[in-house]
Amino acid sequence: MIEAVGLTKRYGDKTAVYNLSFQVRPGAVTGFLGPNGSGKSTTMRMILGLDNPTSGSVTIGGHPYRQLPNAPRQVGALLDAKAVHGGRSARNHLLSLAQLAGIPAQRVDEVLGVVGLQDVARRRSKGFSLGMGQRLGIAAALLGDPQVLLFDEPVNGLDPEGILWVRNLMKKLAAEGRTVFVSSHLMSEMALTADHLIVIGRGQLLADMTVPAFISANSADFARVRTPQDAPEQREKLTAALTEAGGQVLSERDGALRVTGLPLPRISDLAHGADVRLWELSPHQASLEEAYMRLTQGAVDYRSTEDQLAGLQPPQPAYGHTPPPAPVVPDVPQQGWYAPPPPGQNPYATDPSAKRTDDHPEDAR
Ligand SMILES: Nc1ncnc2c1ncn2[C@@H]1O[C@H](COP(=O)(O)OP(=O)(O)OP(=O)(O)O)[C@@H](O)[C@H]1O
Repeated sequence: MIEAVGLTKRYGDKTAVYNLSFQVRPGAVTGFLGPNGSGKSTTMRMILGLDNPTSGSVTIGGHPYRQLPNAPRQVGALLDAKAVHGGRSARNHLLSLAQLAGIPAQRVDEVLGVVGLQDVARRRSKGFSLGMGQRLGIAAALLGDPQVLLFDEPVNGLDPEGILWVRNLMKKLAAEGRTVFVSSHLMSEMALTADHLIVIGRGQLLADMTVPAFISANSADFARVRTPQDAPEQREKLTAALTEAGGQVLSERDGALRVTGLPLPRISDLAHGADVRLWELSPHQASLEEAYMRLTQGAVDYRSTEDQLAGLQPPQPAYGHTPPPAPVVPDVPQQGWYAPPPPGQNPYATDPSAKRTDDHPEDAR
């Protein structure tokens, strides 16, 4: 297990990590997420004893990394895949690491096979593609057959086959009871790989929970409703009925209505009562990406200027019709495409299994 307690790192005036406390448990893949510059690499470097905390501590199995006996056999890491002597062959690079850690040469050939580099093992790594470099870095992490593994952006530069391979490898390592801590900016990939998430923003802890709990806590489900395109008055009637019943209605780019605050059967009944035909009534479940954007939108240092609200507008009245009551825009701290009503105010978010806790898979065992 990795345990950080009050971990803080300052570089001069810059606080990269502040008062971070978390545990990374064995038997699960724990995703480490955060916007650019939020302190993920700094935290990983402190876990690996490559940087000293300004205050606080971080231990692996109860010991700081530098006090671990034969650390390379207990902890493996991929931090920077480019940190390889390019003049050496992949095999010689791994052999030199193995010799330093007292690992037999036979293990080098084993890990070359695991990562699929056996055919290019004697080629100089200088000519390796980004993906081959990542595989070599992963081989180095696996060399000591360690119980604890850290991967900083392991799928960087990998093709779809490589990404699938890394996903399955992470899951397999965790299923073997190892501690797997992996950072990534690819939310869709994290949603498929991670069991648990630790999310930081500007060096501070934002969330520490399972993936389903994270999505549930940081998003609100909504209903997508579509009326016949050739009958705009139906859409207006429905908007008025839904709003009057306490729903919040916004218009999506394709003309569908996004409804929060009312369960699906109620929307159906209201449409029926208003004599409105429905072409679509479907539940929308938030993705990890949406939940992540919602949580971190206040903690992003570098942001594009694109208007995230552009695709979501209050419904416009059709020409020649009485305008319906003004739609209620959800009252959220910062509105945006990813900003549904605040957690707790969403009548759909009632899944009791999605606990907002720092629950870990092994707690359930
Ligand atoms: N050696 C250093 N000296 C000064 N500032 C640093 C140093 N290392 C990191 N920082 C700063 O600390 C902050 C956190 O950086 P870090 O690289 O840990 O973030 P990150 O979450 O890994 O970012 P990314 O996702 O872009 O890799 C940044 O503002 C960075 O500029």
